[in-house]
Amino acid sequence: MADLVFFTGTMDCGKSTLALQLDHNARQRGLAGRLFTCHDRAGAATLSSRLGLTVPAVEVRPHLDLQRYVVAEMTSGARIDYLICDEAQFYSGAQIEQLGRVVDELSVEVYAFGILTDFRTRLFEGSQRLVELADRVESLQVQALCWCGRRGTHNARTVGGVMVTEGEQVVVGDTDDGATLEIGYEVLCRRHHRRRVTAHAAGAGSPSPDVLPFGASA
Ligand SMILES: Nc1ncnc2c1ncn2[C@@H]1O[C@H](COP(=O)(O)OP(=O)(O)O)[C@@H](O)[C@H]1O
Ligand SMILES: Cc1cn([C@H]2C[C@H](O)[C@@H](COP(=O)(O)O)O2)c(=O)[nH]c1=O
Repeated sequence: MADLVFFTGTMDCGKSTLALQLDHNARQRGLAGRLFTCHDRAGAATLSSRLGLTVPAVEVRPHLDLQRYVVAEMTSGARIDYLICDEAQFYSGAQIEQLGRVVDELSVEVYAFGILTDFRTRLFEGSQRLVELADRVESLQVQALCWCGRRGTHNARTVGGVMVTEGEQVVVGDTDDGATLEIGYEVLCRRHHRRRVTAHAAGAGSPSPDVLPFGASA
């Protein structure tokens, strides 16, 4: 029986890398899959990992019906054993429901990857529907760390290294860009997210035992 599996974690914890590994291993065993993505940092119709691998993928645009796409492919004679769906937080709730039908009606495995919450700690629509519908939700083993050394659990949006709490929900960006570019992201522990203490604000370059436990100011 096929499953709908949601692999989730913060930004920069290895989701896209795992997506590409699962695809590679399945193809090596003769299985046939399709890759989907949405608003990847590397550009449209691209699935990229920070480890350097970039492969073509179908861009999930707002009106793409994922179930009809798979049915059309199969009807034209293509074999599809699995789907890899990266950046699934950006898919609509309806598109996640289509993925559920792909699993149940077409017996195709679906592996979805995405962050759960936005820079304001609110669930993305696609992630919420995945948590509601998935057969399994798996948290990635590799954890991004907060500057203080604790487990990073929340995605902060930064402008010049300073955390912001206003803005559009979707702004494509990277975790390296915080101090240099206009908008970037930084993974923080809940406490530092709540207090809006980024590495820049704390004057911290890298995790140090000196900053643990949390002091009164941070
Ligand atoms: N130079 C590097 N050497 C080893 N691992 C790296 C390097 N750069 C990035 N990584 C790994 O890649 C992970 C990010 O992978 P990626 O798949 O792009 O994350 P995600 O899709 O979750 O945002 C980091 O957590 C880190 O483990
Ligand atoms: C928190 C947050 C993130 N985003 C964007 C930034 C990146 O382009 C992706 C996440 O990609 P990753 O492979 O998991 O690093 O999401 C956003 O648009 N809004 C947010 O609040």
